[in-house]
Amino acid sequence: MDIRFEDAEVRFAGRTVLLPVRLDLTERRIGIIGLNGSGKTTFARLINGLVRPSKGRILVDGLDVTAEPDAVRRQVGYIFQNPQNQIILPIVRDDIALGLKNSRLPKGEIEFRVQAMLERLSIGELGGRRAHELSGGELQLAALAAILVTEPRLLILDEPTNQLDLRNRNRVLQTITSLPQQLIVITHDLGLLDGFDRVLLFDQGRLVGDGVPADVIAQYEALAA
Ligand SMILES: Nc1ncnc2c1ncn2[C@@H]1O[C@H](COP(=O)(O)OP(=O)(O)OP(=O)(O)O)[C@@H](O)[C@H]1O
Repeated sequence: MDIRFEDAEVRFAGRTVLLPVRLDLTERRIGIIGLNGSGKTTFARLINGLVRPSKGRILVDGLDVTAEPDAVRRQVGYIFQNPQNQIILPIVRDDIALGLKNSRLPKGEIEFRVQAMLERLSIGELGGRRAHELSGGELQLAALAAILVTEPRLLILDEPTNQLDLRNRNRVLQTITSLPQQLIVITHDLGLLDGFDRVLLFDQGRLVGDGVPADVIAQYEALAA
């Protein structure tokens, strides 16, 4: 997809948290890095209308996100930093199936796809569990399953490994590496960005770096020192 930022700027309560950004994102693997509070999540949330620009606009394949948020969200999956906010139904399997309810697929096919997704993430045993009883990492994997099952064309992952142990972190890494769709990944886990096409670096609400991972990570390390 072609994600175009046309001088998009965000202010919260009179404070500018994202200075005007003008850029085009078309690569398959895009990373976003920067210190805490630098504006990464705000920038990513503009892409599916979770945050509205105070000035400028964002176009996703030509659709203005502010004017047509539903059309954009049908194609863009977003996994939150805190997936507690993302799970709606009490039982994990039902919550994952929810995303397919409007797909008009037969019930059996929905159940099959949900189970296949759970197994793909090696969390088959979580299907029957109560979401509010899951650990932070289990919840993160369930939220990933709930979005992946809808097969979005673009997937935005906000710190997808921040609560995962090493085994699950590596599973998520393998899963996202094998996904055919376009990905935007916000992360402090810089190893996730190996092989990415493009990395953006934010600092105090400003886009200060944009290039291949090695260069932008080096810039980030210098900035953080
Ligand atoms: N809804 C809001 N109202 C007011 N201020 C906000 C809001 N959302 C974010 N901010 C502020 O905007 C700035 C950027 O926040 P953002 O969440 O985009 O940072 P981030 O780079 O994703 O940080 P982290 O790495 O800690 O997740 C922060 O100073 C934050 O406090």
